Amino acid sequence: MAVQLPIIFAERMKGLLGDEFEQFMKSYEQSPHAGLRVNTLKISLDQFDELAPFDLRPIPWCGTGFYVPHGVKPGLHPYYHAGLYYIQEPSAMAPVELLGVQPGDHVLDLCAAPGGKSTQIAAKLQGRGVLVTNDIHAERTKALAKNVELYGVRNAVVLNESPERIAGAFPHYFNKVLIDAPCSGEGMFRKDEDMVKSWEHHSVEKCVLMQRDILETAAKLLAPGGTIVYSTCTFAPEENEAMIAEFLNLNPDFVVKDIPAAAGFAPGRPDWVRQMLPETAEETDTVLDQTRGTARLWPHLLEGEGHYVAVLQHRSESFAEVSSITGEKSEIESRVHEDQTIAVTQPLSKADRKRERLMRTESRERNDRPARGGKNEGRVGRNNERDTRKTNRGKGRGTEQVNIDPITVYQQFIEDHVELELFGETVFYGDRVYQSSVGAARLEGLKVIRPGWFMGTVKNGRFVPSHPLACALHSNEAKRMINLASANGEAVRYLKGETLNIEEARVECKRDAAAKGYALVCVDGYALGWGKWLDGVLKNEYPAGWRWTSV
Ligand SMILES: C[S@@+](CC[C@H](N)C(=O)[O-])C[C@H]1O[C@@H](n2cnc3c(N)ncnc32)[C@H](O)[C@@H]1O
Repeated sequence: MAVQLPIIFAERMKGLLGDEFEQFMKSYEQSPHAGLRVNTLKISLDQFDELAPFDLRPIPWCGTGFYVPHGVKPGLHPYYHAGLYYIQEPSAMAPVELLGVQPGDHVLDLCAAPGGKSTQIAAKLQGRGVLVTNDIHAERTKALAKNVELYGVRNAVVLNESPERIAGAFPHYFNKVLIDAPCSGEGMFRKDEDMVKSWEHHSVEKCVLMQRDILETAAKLLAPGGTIVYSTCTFAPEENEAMIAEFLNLNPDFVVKDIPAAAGFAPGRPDWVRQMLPETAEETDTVLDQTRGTARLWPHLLEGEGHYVAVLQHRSESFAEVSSITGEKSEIESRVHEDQTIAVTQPLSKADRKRERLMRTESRERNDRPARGGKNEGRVGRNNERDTRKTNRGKGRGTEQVNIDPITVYQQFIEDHVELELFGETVFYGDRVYQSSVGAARLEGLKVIRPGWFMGTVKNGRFVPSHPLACALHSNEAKRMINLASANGEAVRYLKGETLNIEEARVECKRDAAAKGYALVCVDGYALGWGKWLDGVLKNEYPAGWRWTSV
């Protein structure tokens, strides 16, 4: 049955669309299109093509996006739990494609929860550069952090902050900023009927106020020559072309980069703003024409829901044309990125690691500041009282008092269990260890949900690896690996939290590793989580809160 649209909305759209209105209304009689995006951080498109359990049809504007046939439930497959794909509405894939992210970029996703676009950005970064992903609503950052972890993102920082406070800590730091703005959601009426109900609460006027603030702050976060992509999932011109024109008017060093009218994208409608806002200031009127180069995604013109996208380019540098949907960079931009990458995420050599270990130990001794509010917040370094701990080193040797440097414990585990070049800065928040692509100093005073890739916890002189560490590993990076098949139900049993009997011959060990101990558990070669193998039994380390609950 077709969606019941709010009368005021339908009347407004009739006035705007004129002859096209009938076709627009017909689109509400069709089911919404479902899509998934292959997570190329974990699997290549060719590999996915070989093992895809469903028929997939490409989405024209996203190279890694595919339509999912009606009735197929991609969330009910172990590959979903391995983070091999993200289930995403097809039109929602367009903004990140237009941001033109390249490995090494510094990218900010300002309004990010639950993280669809952040995981798309992360796949484009391929582990290089920085992704800061933020949402102002604390509750929503839980899903954001979980998605960042499930999809194996190593170089992300997750924040729960206001854009203003982020601008204080990261002034002009990012060369790409995504604003997937809170909006009145008119483009989602077909997909989610609750959006119809909540439409009145998210009035256009309220949304405009939020969007104006967020856009203005984004300019303070952007590096010279950088790009902002602004997107909404609404049709209201006040939240789209009018918002962009107002921004251009106040920020003359930005221009709209034209989005090619390919793949069913329709041009922006400055004429609607002129019609609706006859009192538009003269200055705004002169920049309004640029908004023709923004894009509208209409449910009656392409296979997707309603969206709006604008690419705003800061013009202090020579920059590339947004010449294709995927975007290309100028030589200047490339050089800037390479330099930034070296400064931020250069892998540590053995000598560097030793130096860092010494520095961290010193900093721990100096640094005994209390954590600042918020359960996930913390500090770099650890309480001195915890540095001296008791360990029982083997039977018969008794209990001895030894100093165990948590960094050493951590690095020893990494050396014994994985083949990995650690990047960025090792950061301790309480007893939790992270590898951070931005480092702790810059995050001081912010509400940090994840300062980086969560590696594990140092407890009683032992390192307990985290689930996110396993999620982001490739099977060839683990020294001990157990592969389960998706076809015979074994992987689902693991995901349900069951203990499995696994004979020793199935524990794939590298070089000097023995079968006993932490093993990376995979489905058809792709990481699911940890297990602890001993004498033919695989103890399940899959987190209870993540378990497969469907029958
Ligand atoms: C359209 S949703 C984002 C969807 C997300 N980009 C994705 O692809 O999964 C907009 C988000 O903006 C957040 N938000 C609202 N006001 C904000 C603000 N002032 N600063 C940052 N985030 C905000 C909301 O909590 C909401 O999660």
